[in-house]
Amino acid sequence: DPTPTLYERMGGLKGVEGFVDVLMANVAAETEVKNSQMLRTHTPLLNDPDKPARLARLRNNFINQMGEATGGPLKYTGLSMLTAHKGMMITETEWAVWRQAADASMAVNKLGDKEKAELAAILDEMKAATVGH
Ligand code: HEM
Repeated sequence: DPTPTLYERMGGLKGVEGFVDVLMANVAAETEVKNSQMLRTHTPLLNDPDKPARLARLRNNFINQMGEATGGPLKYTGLSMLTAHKGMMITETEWAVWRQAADASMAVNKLGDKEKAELAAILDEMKAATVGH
């Protein structure tokens, strides 16, 4: 039998949606705390009068991106990671806090150790295009 894809082992679309939704909730919660590390990068989004539409677009893009990267049938049609984060000058600290939010989502969604490691590797591969531009 071929090894099931990470997408399948995460529980398919529902699994990817669960990961993305908890991660986005964690990021939203972080931006509400005192001395938030991620508030700086997220202020333009949070202040947009059309924030609901913008959040919906981000969620949709993020689900498609993760659904494709984990070997599922989804297709990402959003911006490249470099273009999406250009001008934000995301710092190492902001990256680390975002990654903690991702790890926390993997735990809440009860991913296995192997699945956690594979998903973490997918995210970490995108770091160079995301941080410091
Ligand atoms: C591997 C890590 C990351 C992934 C996979 C990721 C994914 C994405 C995606 C798919 C988009 C939307 C692109 C589009 O509209 O076409 C986006 C936008 C964005 N990302 Fe990231 N991101 C990552 C890391 C970060 C980090 C570390 C921060 C800040 C701490 C951040 C902040 C943002 C912001 C503020 C936007 C813009 C949302 C908007 O303009 O509506 N991202 N990201």
